[in-house]
Amino acid sequence: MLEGKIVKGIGGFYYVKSDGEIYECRARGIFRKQDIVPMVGDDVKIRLNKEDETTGYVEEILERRNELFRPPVSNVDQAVIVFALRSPDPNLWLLDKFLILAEEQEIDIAICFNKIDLVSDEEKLEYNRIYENAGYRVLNTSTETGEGIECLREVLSGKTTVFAGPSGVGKSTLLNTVQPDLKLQTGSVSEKTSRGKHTTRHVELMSLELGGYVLDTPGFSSLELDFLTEENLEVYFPEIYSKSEDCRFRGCRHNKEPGCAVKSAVEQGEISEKRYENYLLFLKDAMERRKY
Ligand SMILES: Nc1nc2c(ncn2[C@@H]2O[C@H](COP(=O)(O)OP(=O)(O)OP(=O)(O)O)[C@@H](O)[C@H]2O)c(=O)[nH]1
Ligand SMILES: [Zn+2]
Repeated sequence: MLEGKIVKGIGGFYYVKSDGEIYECRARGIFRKQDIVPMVGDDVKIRLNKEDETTGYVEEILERRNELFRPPVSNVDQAVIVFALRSPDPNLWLLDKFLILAEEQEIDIAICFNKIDLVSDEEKLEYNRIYENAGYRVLNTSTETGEGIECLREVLSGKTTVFAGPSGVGKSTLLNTVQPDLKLQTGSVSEKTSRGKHTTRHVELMSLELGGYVLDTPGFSSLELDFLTEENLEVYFPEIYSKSEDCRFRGCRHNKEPGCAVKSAVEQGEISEKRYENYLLFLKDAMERRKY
């Protein structure tokens, strides 16, 4: 039997990559009986058909390290969350939402600020400071100047990565720069949709020459935040969570309570005001949801 990885699944067929070759496989009926559905990202053992050795059967699914639901993919190592520093301007509330969704999946996270060629160094450092202080690894890239591309390669190398971020921030351009033969379509949203790019979106892992895989998907953007509650919200903000042990009250929401260590950290400039403002917005949402 061959060992490989499911890189794509369409209509009951699983495309398994093994040693650089792709095999079109069906799943053994036994999986259905056990209520197991093979998924993209699964490491599997396959048996090839004698009459056609480009096809086969998935015989065994190796134990999954994790499972993401949206996008549906297993054995993910990390999320790289891409935001542009200009064009479009970064919406930090949306970035914090992506971070919450990635934190929820319990995978490593790196933030990639792209299009740094369009802003001053001061502005770039300002954004870096906010997110480095929050405990995140930050990369700065430009596909125009090539800055940071080597760092991005290192981050992606050997890992299975969900490459997420809003439309137009340069995800496809970055991946094409990392590996030109991917030939992903780039350009404005309207250009792409008129060429039908988004009409048949399925989950597919792209293999990198440097080793590793990248998931071609807009990421977690469609996911709702309905798992957030007043109580658990702080866990999704690493810098707020680590300060919260010093709050006077257990169960402090870091909102109007006296003796709140988070609020004093914001006043001292230890926690970014922007992050704290967004925390309060998500807190308000969670409280609203509770009412219904
Ligand atoms: N100035 C500058 N422009 C960039 C950079 N990276 C990408 N762009 C441009 O930004 C536009 C959008 O890039 P895409 O790679 O298509 O963006 P995307 O994130 O893949 O967008 P979707 O596929 O819609 O999610 C293109 O016109 C790119 O040429 C950069 O580093 N600097
Ligand atoms: Zn507090």
